[in-house]
Amino acid sequence: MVKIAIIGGSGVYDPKLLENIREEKVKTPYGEVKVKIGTYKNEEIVFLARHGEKHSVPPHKINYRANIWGLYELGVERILATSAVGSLNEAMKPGDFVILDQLIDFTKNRVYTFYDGEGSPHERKFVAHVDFTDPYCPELRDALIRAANELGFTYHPRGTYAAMEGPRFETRAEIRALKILGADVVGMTQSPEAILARELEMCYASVAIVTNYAAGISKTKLTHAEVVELMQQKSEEIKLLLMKAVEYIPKIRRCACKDALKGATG
Ligand SMILES: O=P(O)(O)O[C@H]1O[C@H](CO)[C@@H](O)[C@H]1O
Ligand SMILES: Nc1nc2[nH]cnc2c(=O)[nH]1
Repeated sequence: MVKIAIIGGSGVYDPKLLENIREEKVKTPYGEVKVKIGTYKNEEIVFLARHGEKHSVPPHKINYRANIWGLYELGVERILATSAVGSLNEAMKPGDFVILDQLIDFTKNRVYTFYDGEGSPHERKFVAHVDFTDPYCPELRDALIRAANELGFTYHPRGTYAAMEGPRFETRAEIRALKILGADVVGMTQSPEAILARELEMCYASVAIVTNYAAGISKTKLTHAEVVELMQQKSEEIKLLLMKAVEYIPKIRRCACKDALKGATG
């Protein structure tokens, strides 16, 4: 049973952070998932490339339910994810790390739950309304914060992520509106990924890496190439941060994530 997983977003496609890597295909009610499993300091870790190893899957077409269910099948309890984001907050500059603590979901055309009642393609045929007040696991957030602190990286211990449908980037007016609504950064993948992990009572946290200023704030045209380029520049730091954070993950789960379904099913 592998308890910890890393989901690599844009620019984070291979588990070079791990050793003794093997590939596994996991069958799920939502389709098959391909993961890599390796070790770090004798700890087994699953690595999942969110967009596929060649970034062939755009954010609005990712099979989030298969991905999260697949990690659950492997026994994963703790998920650390990376997210490349645009910044709306002048204090959060390109290259900065943001340990997300909140999200606002503006996606439109995704599938957000495992609990479709009778229609569920698995044995969990109930209705569930989980609490999502705090979308990210406090214990994993603390591990990421401690790691960033110890490594001396420029980081922000909190940040609100606006999840947009994409795959286009935002308009100037959308970024103006998101700023009024209190978003700090903007991306396209935290929803439904975070809620699906919570629905399976898995701990989830994401370290956002600011790759650009958002539309209307950036002085230059937004490009995916710029996003991947900056992520590649930061790949060493991202690897160090994730591996140091793994060392700080408590062995015993004391967070509410593990009881997310209690009271949620009526
Ligand atoms: O969130 P990750 O997977 O890092 O990807 C980010 O990078 C892409 C835009 O360049 C979008 O998919 C956005 O969500
Ligand atoms: N939606 C969105 N996602 C991003 N990922 C990296 N930069 C951006 C951005 O400006 N907008």
